[in-house]
Amino acid sequence: MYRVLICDPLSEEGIRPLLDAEDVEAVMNPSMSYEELLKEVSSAHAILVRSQTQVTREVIEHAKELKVIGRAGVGVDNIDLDAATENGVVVVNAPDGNTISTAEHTMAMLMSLARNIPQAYHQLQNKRWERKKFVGVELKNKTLGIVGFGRIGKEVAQRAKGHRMNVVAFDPFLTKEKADKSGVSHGSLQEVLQQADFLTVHTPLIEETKHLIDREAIQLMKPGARILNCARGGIIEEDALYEAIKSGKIAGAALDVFEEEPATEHKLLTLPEVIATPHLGASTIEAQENVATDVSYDVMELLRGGTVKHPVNMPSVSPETMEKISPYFQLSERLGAFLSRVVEGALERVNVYYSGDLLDMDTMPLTRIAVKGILQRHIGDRVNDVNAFKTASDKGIIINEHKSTSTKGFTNLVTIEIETDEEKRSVAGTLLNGLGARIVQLDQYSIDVIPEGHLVVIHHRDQPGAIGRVGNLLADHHVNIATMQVGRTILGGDAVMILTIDKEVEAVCKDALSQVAEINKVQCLTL
Ligand SMILES: NC(=O)c1ccc[n+]([C@@H]2O[C@H](COP(=O)([O-])OP(=O)(O)OC[C@H]3O[C@@H](n4cnc5c(N)ncnc54)[C@H](O)[C@@H]3O)[C@@H](O)[C@H]2O)c1
Ligand SMILES: O=C(O)CC[C@@H](O)C(=O)O
Repeated sequence: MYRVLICDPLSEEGIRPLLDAEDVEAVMNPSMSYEELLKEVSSAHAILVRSQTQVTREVIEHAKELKVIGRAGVGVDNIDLDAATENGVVVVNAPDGNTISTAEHTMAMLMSLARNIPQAYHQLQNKRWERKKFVGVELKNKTLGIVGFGRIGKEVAQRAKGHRMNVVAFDPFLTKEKADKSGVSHGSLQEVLQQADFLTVHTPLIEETKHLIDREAIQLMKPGARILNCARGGIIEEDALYEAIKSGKIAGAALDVFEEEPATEHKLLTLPEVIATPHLGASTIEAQENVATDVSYDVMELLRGGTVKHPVNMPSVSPETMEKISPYFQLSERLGAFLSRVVEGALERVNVYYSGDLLDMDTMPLTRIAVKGILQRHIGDRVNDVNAFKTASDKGIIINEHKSTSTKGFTNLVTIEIETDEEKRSVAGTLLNGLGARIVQLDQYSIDVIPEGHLVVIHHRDQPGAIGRVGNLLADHHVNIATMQVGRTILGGDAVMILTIDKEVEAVCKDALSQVAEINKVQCLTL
């Protein structure tokens, strides 16, 4: 008998097959406190949640029988994925079921924002017949800027076009060609910010999107523009939004999500220009039924040893293959992560080449892990080695694996090449016996870099003094250099400098480096 805890309110209709299953004992408590959860979880085989319940490391470590955590929805930011993976607990989600509801909610917020509907209704409730105060704006011919053109972003675009809005979108995976196919304009983040009368964000909340819309970004927007967030609190910097509305730069905002939820006392809610809902994007009968059905199907499949449709963290390599290739896992993932952070433009194609000792091995799992490393920059923990290929193909990215006889003198070599709509870049790495992973080539430059920690990649002209100026500038900003590698092909030509440093480089230091005469480009990343 499998003991399944249902911790958040889930559609009973959707989970009916699970409730009726003879091999399941369901414990339903939609408002389970954290303390109750810690107690109940000790004998549970599965937990089902929405976004409310925090499945922390402590919860997972208390759950000695736990096999699976089911998230009825998309975002898995309320689940400690590392702890789940470390403890062999599979996390499954339901990424498709609430797309339409959330897109429709965004449109409802867009229209309410344009026409001040919540504010006017509130006045009427207070017996005030105000008409002058609530003059709105039309949507027709206005520009909707969409940041994050995934499932929900695309659905919002279609609906906005129905209102005869101009739609301009930015997504790291959106090429001009794909944008044309969807009937929207393609822009950089800066262009989207500059053109939008209404800006809506539909990205996950990951390191790269945290405060993506900050003071600087808002500064680029048109005076009187309006902002919507029906994705995740934290993508828009709340203090910056508050100040921008107070100053009149931004005319209003519609928020379904907040950095900390529940958010009943939030200062943004004191502004009459702000309309808000308590994280209701997915709260429709249909969406709740869809996500509950999808997630309970996967949970039951997993408990009974079947195949799941939406794994978030499940390892997928057989023990035999694992033994041979596991030493290369970290190398492949780090090479992918490194290259994805230095390449510019929207990803179109990934080629992975294996040579030397890797020629005779089943390297597909390594390619999957490399692709995961590449996609994680923009997708976060929702991409894993199980769904990496599917995620790439959903985004129209072509993945190819090749075996090559060119080892460049190394006993094993993994080379990843990325083509975007702007450039083609490559990185190669090897596993040195007893010394671990090394990056040995970036594009045409030979180097020797450990792919971990904080890195600074500088493209510069090979001229006397360039290295010294970088060292001095980093010292001025109290950044200690651990290692430095310089690669060049001809004396006095283009060169690359890769530094490993002891702490993250702040924006002001990066700007100062970019201004050094010999330097063309500075990229800072953490692996
Ligand atoms: N309000 C709600 O109740 C509710 C309901 C469902 C989903 N959501 C949230 O909505 C968001 C989008 O969900 P989805 O199903 O469309 O996800 P998705 O994965 O289909 O799309 C997200 C898109 O964001 C893009 N992206 C990543 N980093 C970016 C960046 N720096 N700039 C621009 N784009 C970037 C990705 O490439 C991807 O295409 C998620 O945060 C999800 O948790 C909220
Ligand atoms: O459970 C909910 O209602 C929110 C779900 C939503 O935020 C998601 O990420 O799927």
